[in-house]
Amino acid sequence: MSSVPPIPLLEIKNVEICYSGTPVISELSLSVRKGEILSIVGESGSGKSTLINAVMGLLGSDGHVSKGKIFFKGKNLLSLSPEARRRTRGPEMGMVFQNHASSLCPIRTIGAQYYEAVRAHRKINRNEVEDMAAAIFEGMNLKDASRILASYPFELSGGMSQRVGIAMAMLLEPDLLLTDEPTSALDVIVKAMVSNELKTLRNEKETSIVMVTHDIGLAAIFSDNIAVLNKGRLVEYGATSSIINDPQDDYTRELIRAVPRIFKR
Ligand SMILES: Nc1ncnc2c1ncn2[C@@H]1O[C@H](COP(=O)(O)OP(=O)(O)OP(=O)(O)O)[C@@H](O)[C@H]1O
Repeated sequence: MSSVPPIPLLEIKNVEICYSGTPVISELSLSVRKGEILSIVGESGSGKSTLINAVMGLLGSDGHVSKGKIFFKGKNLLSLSPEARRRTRGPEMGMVFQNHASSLCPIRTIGAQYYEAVRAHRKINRNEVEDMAAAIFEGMNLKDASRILASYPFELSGGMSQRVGIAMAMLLEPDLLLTDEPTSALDVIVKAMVSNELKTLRNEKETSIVMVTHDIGLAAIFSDNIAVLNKGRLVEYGATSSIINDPQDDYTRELIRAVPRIFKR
């Protein structure tokens, strides 16, 4: 008897998403298995952020999933109460926003906010949380952990606060980590370090990661699968090697041609 494949951790089925009644995502289906890294690429306005905000339940008052289903661990998220959805955020599903600083409390230190976030989900003391944070910082080239932990968000540069945001999401060790342009404010070397740190998280904890990016070069080296969005539709979706080496869609070819230094096509 053949074994039944495990259900995907995340399964998006035939989804349409509207803002104020106008669709910006149509007929979109994809899935993410445990421990998989999926990159969602596409140009500005193609709907990448909308899609991951819909998974998180953070579309705002104008946004609405008007068709389809989003299953997480086999449960349709769209049928959960707002409270049940809120409970999934953090320990089960973490998100790193493009502008992470704006989601931190401006008048409390990074260390206090880390401790509170982790403590809300498990019994742990502040030193343990700060030690874990320092180890993650080190992997992302954030030096002087104690100074950062004692800082307020406004005291950090853009690149530092982006890494502080990634560390916050990693500390909670979610099953699924959604990241929106996680490395956009970082230079090339730090970008590589952050990508490696995220990969380590996947390798050690089997965290599934969905990364939204404009950068198909980063997607090529970082992900198992790539989904290409164009004007709210999925135009290409599959294993990274086949998308990069044998793109079927004109739009994907164009994206790949735009990074000739990496692919030398
Ligand atoms: N709150 C909103 N209200 C109305 N329309 C919105 C809202 N947020 C996004 N949109 C529209 O939805 C479409 C998809 O936007 P989205 O931000 O998801 O694209 P994106 O691919 O993430 O772009 P970028 O790479 O620039 O972040 C765009 O046409 C955008 O103008």
